[in-house]
Amino acid sequence: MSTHLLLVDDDRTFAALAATVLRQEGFRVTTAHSLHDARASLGREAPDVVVLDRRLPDGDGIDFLPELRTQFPDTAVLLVTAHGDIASAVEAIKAGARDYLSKPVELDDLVLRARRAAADLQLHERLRQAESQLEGRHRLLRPRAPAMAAALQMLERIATAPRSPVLLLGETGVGKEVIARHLHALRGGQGPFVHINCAALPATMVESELFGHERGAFTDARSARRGLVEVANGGVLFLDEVGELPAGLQAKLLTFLDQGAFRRLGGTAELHSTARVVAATNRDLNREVAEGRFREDLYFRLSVFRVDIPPLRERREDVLPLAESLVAELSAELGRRPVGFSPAAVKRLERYPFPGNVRELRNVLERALVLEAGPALELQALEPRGDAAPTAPDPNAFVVPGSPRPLEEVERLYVRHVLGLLEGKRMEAARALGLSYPTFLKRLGED
Ligand SMILES: Nc1ncnc2c1ncn2[C@@H]1O[C@H](COP(=O)(O)OP(=O)(O)OP(=O)(O)O)[C@@H](O)[C@H]1O
Repeated sequence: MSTHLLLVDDDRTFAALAATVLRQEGFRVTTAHSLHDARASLGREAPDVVVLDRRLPDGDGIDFLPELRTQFPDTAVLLVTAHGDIASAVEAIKAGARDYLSKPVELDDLVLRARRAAADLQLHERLRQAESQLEGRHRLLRPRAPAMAAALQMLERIATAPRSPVLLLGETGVGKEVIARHLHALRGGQGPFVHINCAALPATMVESELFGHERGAFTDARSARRGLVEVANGGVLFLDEVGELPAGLQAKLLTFLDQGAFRRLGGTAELHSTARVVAATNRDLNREVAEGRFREDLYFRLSVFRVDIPPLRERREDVLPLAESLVAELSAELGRRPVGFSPAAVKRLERYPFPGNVRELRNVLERALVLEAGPALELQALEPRGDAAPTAPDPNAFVVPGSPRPLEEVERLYVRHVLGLLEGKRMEAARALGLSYPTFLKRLGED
């Protein structure tokens, strides 16, 4: 369906001319010459885009904006301001206009901006559809916290750039994978979403997983196999823990990022893929570069579009909404009736630092839903150590027996404690602690 554009301008000659040009460009145009006319038109049909002059015979367009935004929150408004009136342009954007045009309005500029607004609307519509198709587990809650909202805004701006890689930085469990999937949805869910965790595979296997291999490339390669770079063609390739990528492969990845070209292991043919690479790490890549473990050129290439995802403790406003939505989702999974939080639990959620971020929040809630039978969750596990002593010993509390002890031993005890909390799942424990698997084993005293 064509985009419906309402043009509100009291200059009838200009309005008629602009309407003709916009119609030639495929827009369905209605014109109005006053706020009164505009209201009447809005009563008949909702527009997708409104081009609104500020100086109208019966008022200022900018004063009409709030009314328009309340009634039609999805409509994009382009405000027309006086020539060189930057203050008014800023005011317009603050009041919720999508964009502004200054007088005298160039018709080409008008068409371009109207098209851009229409494309944005279509993108949002596709996003809404794609989001509703995503599994609940990967649904991203609209953040309230400004730091997270800024990260998402950045993501939205870069989502449609065709090939530039994106680097997601943030502690373990902050939602890097969720965000990578969100980017895929922002691209209309085109093509597959392919996830590879560079830390979970032995270095020797990462190359063939990523780039594929030809028959006979190595002892076990009985048949040729496509790599994930090929599989993700047209979609998104999520390279988790990119900081763990072996040095030799870093160069190969850089070539792929620059040229979209690669060779399978043991192959000679140059292959191509349009996969958009989203790389993530919880390591300090600056330090990895300084210490010679990560190629500087690859770091620069990846950081062109870099999104920093703040830890949960720096977006407190989001803790409670996230907790509520996770409880709803988990209760459905566990077949339990939805429950709320006791006032004490809300206080605990508000104060707890969440070193394991959203993953830890999710785990705590899942555990509570299984173990707590009451009408509201208490979340005792979040009680800071040494605070109002719990009546029964807290099974989650980490207590070092008979201190003082050497630091390494305390570390080992803590690593074991976390492993116990996660029911012996080693990979998960390593992730929750933000350690690579080999480091985890070392701390555990098993390497
Ligand atoms: N904004 C969010 N809304 C809902 N769930 C979230 C959100 N952020 C994270 N989660 C949940 O928290 C858990 C961890 O998220 P995710 O795996 O994306 O983190 P990560 O940053 O990729 O972690 P790691 O660095 O350890 O790989 C998942 O269960 C995910 O569903």
